Amino acid sequence: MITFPNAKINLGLNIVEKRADGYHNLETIFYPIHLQDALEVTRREKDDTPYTLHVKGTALEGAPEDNLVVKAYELLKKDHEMPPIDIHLFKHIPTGAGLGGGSSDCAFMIKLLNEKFRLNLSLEEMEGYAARLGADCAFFIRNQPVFATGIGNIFEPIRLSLSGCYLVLVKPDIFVSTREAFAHITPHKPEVSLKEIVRQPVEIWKDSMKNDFEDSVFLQHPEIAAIKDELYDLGAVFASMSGSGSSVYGIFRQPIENVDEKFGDCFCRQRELD
Ligand SMILES: C[C@](O)(CO)[C@H](O)COP(=O)(O)OP(=O)(O)OC[C@H]1O[C@@H](n2ccc(N)nc2=O)[C@H](O)[C@@H]1O
Ligand SMILES: Nc1ncnc2c1ncn2[C@@H]1O[C@H](COP(=O)(O)OP(=O)(O)OP(=O)(O)O)[C@@H](O)[C@H]1O
Repeated sequence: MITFPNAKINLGLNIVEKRADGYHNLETIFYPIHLQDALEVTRREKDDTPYTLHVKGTALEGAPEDNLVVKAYELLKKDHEMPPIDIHLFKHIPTGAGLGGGSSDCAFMIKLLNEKFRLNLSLEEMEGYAARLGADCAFFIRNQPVFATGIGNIFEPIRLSLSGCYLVLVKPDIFVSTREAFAHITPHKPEVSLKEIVRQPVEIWKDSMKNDFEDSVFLQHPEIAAIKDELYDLGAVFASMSGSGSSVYGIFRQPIENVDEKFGDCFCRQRELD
């Protein structure tokens, strides 16, 4: 069985308060985008090992047991009978990018195992398992635009469509540690709720929709700030860093010709938005 985990962007990201457990409560809008990995699971004939993991495409650090698709399998196996499996993962979503690539692979693995081995898990049960593996993971179970609070695992549906717009996504060769990015934040309540801002046309988001990570990340990596400026110079109606970075996206009303020539050797993709 094969599935295609997609990435997400954050439309606004406000870090509201630090929690006793060291995590932060935040307010953000998760928006799924058509940038995908590929994940295939087959039943392993031999029972010499519980799983094998084969990763192609963008190289990943860490041992197989650290991969979030393996963590998802091992977590479900604690409660459900499953045979040995072979896992093939093609990584296309850049890592350390603020795009939820690892989290998406994790959630799509849970959905794939549920279907393939008929575990009969509800959406809520799958969200519960996903939330135990990462703050961003639960969103990808339903994988619809949502207003998220808590650590990023409490969702309110929102009516938002960017259909007909074009997204330009640029990821420089800079790794931003999510943990470090949070350490530089002074939490605060936003003046205007993101739920109000997204009721307005995209053209007026620029002055009110903020990603609280930008100030500290841009100070440390001015090249990332320069990408956001370039996207506005190319005519973006709105541009922002996604998550804790390092990727930056611009929303355009028209597609940009030869956009990948504008950003040197950065990872650059243009997609029409749903
Ligand atoms: C910044 C976002 O990408 C916004 O979508 C997410 O909140 C990050 O989610 P994520 O990458 O899945 O984060 P995790 O891998 O769960 O956590 C990495 C580290 O980030 C910090 N972290 C993460 C999420 C959160 N709400 N508060 C935090 O303080 C914690 O130190 C945590 O150890
Ligand atoms: N399947 C996977 N794909 C990508 N990264 C993975 C995976 N499994 C574990 N990781 C680890 O998770 C870290 C974060 O990965 P990535 O940034 O793609 O995911 P994320 O944390 O969900 O996204 P974000 O960048 O929004 O925080 C990577 O540096 C990598 O070491």
